[in-house]
This record gives sequence, C-alpha cells and structure tokens, in this order.
Amino acid sequence: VKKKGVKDFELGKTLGEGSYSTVVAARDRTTGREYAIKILDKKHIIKEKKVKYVNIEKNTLNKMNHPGIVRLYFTFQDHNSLCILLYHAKNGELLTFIKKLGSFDLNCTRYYTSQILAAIEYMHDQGVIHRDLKPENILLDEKMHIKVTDFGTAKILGKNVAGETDDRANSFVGTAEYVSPELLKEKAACKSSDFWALGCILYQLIAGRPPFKGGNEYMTFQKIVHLDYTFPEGFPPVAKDLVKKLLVLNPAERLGAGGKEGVKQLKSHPFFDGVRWDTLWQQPAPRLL
Ligand SMILES: NC(=O)Nc1ccc2c(c1)=C(Cc1cc(-c3cccc(C(=O)NCCN4CCCCC4)c3)c[nH]1)C(=O)N=2
Repeated sequence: VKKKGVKDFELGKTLGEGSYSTVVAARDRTTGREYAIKILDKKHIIKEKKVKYVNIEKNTLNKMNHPGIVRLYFTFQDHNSLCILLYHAKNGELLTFIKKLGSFDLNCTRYYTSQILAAIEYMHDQGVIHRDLKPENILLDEKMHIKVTDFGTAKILGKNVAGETDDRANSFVGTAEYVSPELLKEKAACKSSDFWALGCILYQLIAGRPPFKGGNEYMTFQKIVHLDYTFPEGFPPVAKDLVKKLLVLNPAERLGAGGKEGVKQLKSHPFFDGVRWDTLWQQPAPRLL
C-alpha cells in the first residue's frame, strides 16, 4: 500500500502552534476523513536538538489505545517536514471553554475531572508520565468528551542501567502554572506529578484561573514551592478538600500516589461520589452552563 503524503490531504485552518510544531486541520482527499496534522520543520528540530521529543511523542502515542487520549494514525515526511497524523478534536481545547464560561459548575467539573483522571490512570498503567498536563492539552471531541494530547514531553518509565525500575524522569519540562514542586526542586517528575497537575486543573475549572500564577515564571515557581495559594469565596468544600489533598508538596503523600491502591483511594474521594467509572466514555457530557 502506497504510504500517504501531505499531497493526499487538503489542509485547513491552523489548530495550534507550538515552539517546534504547527497543528493543521487536514481532510483526506480520498476518504474525506478529517485529521489534525502536526507538522515539524526538520531543520528546526535538528538544530534545536528536539528530535528526541518527536520520537517520545511517537513512541508514547503508539503505545496508547484509550478513548481519553488522542490517537496517532501514522507519520510521514517530505524533504523539509515530519508530519504526525493525529485525531482531530472538533471542539478544540478545554482552556477555550474555561475562558468562555469563566468557570464550570460542580457537576461539569466532576465529569471532566473524572475523564482526565481516567486518562491519567491509563497512561500510568502504560508506564507513561505526561508531565505537561494543562487545559490547553485537554481537547474536546464532537461529543464533548476529552482527549489528552501533546506527549512530546512525556516520559516512558522503564528499567534504568542497573536494571531497577526507574520511577523518576530526569529532565526539566512542563508549563510554569502546572509544574510540580518536585520537578522544580529535584528536576525529577514521577507519576504523582500528573496528580499535582490534576489538582491545578480541578482548581482552575471552578475558580476560572490556575492556583499558582505570579507576575513571571520565577514568581509562579516561588508560589508553587511555598504552596502559596488561596481558594476564592464559594469554592465547593468537597472540591476544596480534594484540591488540598492533590496540591501536597511531598509527591509520596499526594492523593493518588502509591500505585494502583493510591489511584483507588483518589477515585474514592467524596468529590467523585456518583461517578460511574465503568461507563464514563459512554455517558453523554453534561451541558456546559
Ligand atoms: N501539541 C499538540 O499535540 N497539539 C494537538 C495535537 C492533536 C490535535 C490538536 C492539537 C487539536 C487542536 C484543535 C484545535 C481546535 C480548534 C481551534 C480553534 C477553534 C476551534 C473551534 O472553534 N471549534 C468549534 C467549537 N468552538 C469551541 C469553543 C467555543 C465555540 C465553539 C477548534 C480543534 N482541535 C486537534 O484537534 N488534534
């Protein structure tokens, strides 16, 4: 079967711009199917030594098959570009809806936080830490179900040279407002770092802004390592309790830490009361009010 190239697609609007990539809507000229093509400039990624991030994205996404994670169909390249064919989520980024609505009610917050947690649980089971979870990387499909994207800074946990399972990933990544204290202090992320980001996203869904936001990155980092944040008036107590148990400086003491048992405890928090985890992806999304 002849491998498809960029000429087989009719390119549409730009869906996103990263420092090393542009994501463009694309329609397959033969099937009419819509995709998102992530286009990376070869010269640029080689010059900026980012080739490893492209391989990380390909290797992590190729390992995943989950309704809450964006699908990678295939990759192709021409003289100048590397192209990654990905799922097109019609409703774009969760961040757009947070900005548009200001904040989500408790029912919508619970629904979206549950879907994000289910996707995190799955990727951790595959030995993958995302490390850059944030509302820009949580996409919404036409059913308003989530699809986590951007695994370019993910980490596949495996055996280190001594043959022990390494559960820490050593390289600085992440976006200031959502980066965990252990990544700032020890430059080492772990699965629990994704639960820190979940706490930041949960807070933001209700408050309409992230918990840690300084005038610049350094000020934001200071707020994080000193756990310097407050809840706005009217923040629902059950959500406040969960945020406090996720935004814990010591990753080992964070709710969700400690493998499958930890995730079980997290999913049993009263905030998730009433969530049907087994049919989550079949349930219609609540109307965003
Ligand atoms: N870094 C990455 O890997 N980025 C990626 C990867 C894959 C991917 C990706 C990003 C996508 C981003 C995306 C962006 C958009 C989008 C951008 C701009 C506008 C809209 C849009 O308005 N959609 C219609 C629905 N709107 C939503 C907001 C309220 C009004 C109605 C969607 C749709 N999908 C995508 O669909 N698939």
